[in-house]
Amino acid sequence: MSLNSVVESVTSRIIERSKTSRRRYLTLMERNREKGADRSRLTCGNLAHAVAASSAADKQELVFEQRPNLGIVTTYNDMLSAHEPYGRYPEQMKIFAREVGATAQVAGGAPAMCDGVTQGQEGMDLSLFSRDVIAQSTAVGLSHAMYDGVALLGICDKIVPGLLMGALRFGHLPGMLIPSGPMTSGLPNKEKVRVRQLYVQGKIGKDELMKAEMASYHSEGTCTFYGTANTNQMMAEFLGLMMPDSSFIPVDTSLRQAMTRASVHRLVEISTKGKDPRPMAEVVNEKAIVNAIVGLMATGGSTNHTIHIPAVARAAGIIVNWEDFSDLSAVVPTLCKVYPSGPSDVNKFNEVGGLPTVIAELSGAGLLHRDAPTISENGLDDYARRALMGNDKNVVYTPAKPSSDLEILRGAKEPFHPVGGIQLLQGNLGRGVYKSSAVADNLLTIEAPARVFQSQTAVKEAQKAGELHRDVVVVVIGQGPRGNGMPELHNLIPSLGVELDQGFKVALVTDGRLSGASGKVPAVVHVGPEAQVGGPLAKVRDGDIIRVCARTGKLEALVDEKEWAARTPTKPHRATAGTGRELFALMREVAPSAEEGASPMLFMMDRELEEIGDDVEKGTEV
Ligand SMILES: O=C(O)[C@H](O)[C@@H](O)[C@H](O)[C@H](O)COP(=O)(O)O
Repeated sequence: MSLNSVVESVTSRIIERSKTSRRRYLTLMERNREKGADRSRLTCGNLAHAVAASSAADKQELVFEQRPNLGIVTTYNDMLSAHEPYGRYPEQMKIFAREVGATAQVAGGAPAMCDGVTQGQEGMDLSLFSRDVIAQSTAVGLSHAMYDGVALLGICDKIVPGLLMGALRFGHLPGMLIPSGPMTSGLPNKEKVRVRQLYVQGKIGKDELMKAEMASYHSEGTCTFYGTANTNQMMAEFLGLMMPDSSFIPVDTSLRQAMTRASVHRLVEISTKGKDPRPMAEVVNEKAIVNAIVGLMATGGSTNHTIHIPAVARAAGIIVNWEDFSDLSAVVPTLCKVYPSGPSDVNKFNEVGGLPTVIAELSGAGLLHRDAPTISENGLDDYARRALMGNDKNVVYTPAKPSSDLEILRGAKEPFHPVGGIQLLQGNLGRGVYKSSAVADNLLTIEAPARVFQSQTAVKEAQKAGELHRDVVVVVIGQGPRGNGMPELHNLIPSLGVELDQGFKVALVTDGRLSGASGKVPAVVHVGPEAQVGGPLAKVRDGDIIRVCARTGKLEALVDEKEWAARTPTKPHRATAGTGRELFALMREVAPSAEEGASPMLFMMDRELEEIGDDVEKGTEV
């Protein structure tokens, strides 16, 4: 099957748009390779420091031999269930590396927030910017110039994008993400949400709610819904940066361990001193980025990836925008219904075919660049294979099979929807993204009077007071990157869900984010320009009729044009002090829009690189 013409033309325009920035990026990576972080350039003193704590055998290898040394960047902490298993990984990975004549060191650590823990709390305001902190921490670890390949240990929301953004600035090195797998299914996600709504309605007490929450979140491993963490895994496979079919092998199983071992062995092979070097800068190219967007649309992934993919791409000198997402969404069918888009979780999705089947279907329909480079030997086609445990306890692969359950996963010829799961909505209120895959057909158009809020707490109080017991478009402003750092507002979903279930037409419109776990409530998020910089959302007044229509792609205030033009934007109140939020003032000050990736770090980096221009030598050597 030849490549879909829209996929082809979107890719061409991304290549054209990114010409200068990508060239500069690749030149800089070439400079890194020739003059930058490399063990051969370290002095004896540098080296002695770096190996002082290594075992005697490793010392010999690291100082005198030409064997590959892997740098592990870990985001381990044992409060975050998905990352808890990483505590055991480095020691195991060192053993796996030695098996193939290599060494491994922990290059550094980076913080990992759990958005489940901070949801609805002040700490959530740090969440998006923690991605930049992670990227910078990754760079700090890798700056020690000891490494021939990079193993990135991270899973959850901001962590994978942050690790990639940091590692891509060391893109002369080969790199790989190594996941640790989902927890076993606990209380079904749909049931968890039902119990939460009962609590909001006062029908059950805190004890019963706590019981349900703990039955849902019950062990180590990644949360089982298809939220941001699991969309990260999908993205990493579609980018060709993870071992094929490594995303959803359950945590703490023998197959998971065999996969970690296979990942380390392959990373040694693709390392700069290995037999098949594959620098990250070459793997993450324009085609790989387009593949990741196609994967997002086909699976109905997290809206957070409309921010993360532009940011990761930008770290590799590639510029993508929401027009690209929208055009791809128009030709990529929705193949998956995984919670919050359907009742089943990622474990079930994996059982019925999982990502290998999705990739096989999309490739067969000409919707993926099969020639995009990957860390796996034979490119993207390798990702259309299922990983199994072989007799010798090594991972073996077999071709993906068609889905065994068409309620969860379908083929490209009989999709759930002919278009992708995320839509771009725009109009006189700006533009934002909308997760249509999770919304019932009869709610795709909502026209109702606005109620404007400046905080989640105010929305919840209004709901409690019965003020939202009607058709309403809840507009929450001041939640963008420059406002308060762009928190997720997922905590509003039980309250709004209660009103929706009573038959009211309810929608949410905000310049903030929603969790990848947010489902049935129609929501336009990341609306820009944000209210803090005078964007149109700041002009909405209580009672304005707002039209949110995913069928026509419209986001409008049905207000007389003259009256609209004459309105002064409201300046949102800023709650930015306390819980360390004041430390992030610098980031709020310069943060670019969500569509540009909302990374203050990359924004300032681009500004500086623009000044340096093509003369990388001059900019870094003088
Ligand atoms: O997927 C995401 O985008 C999240 O940030 C995710 O981490 C989620 O918000 C929490 O885990 C809460 O999950 P609940 O749906 O159980 O509240």
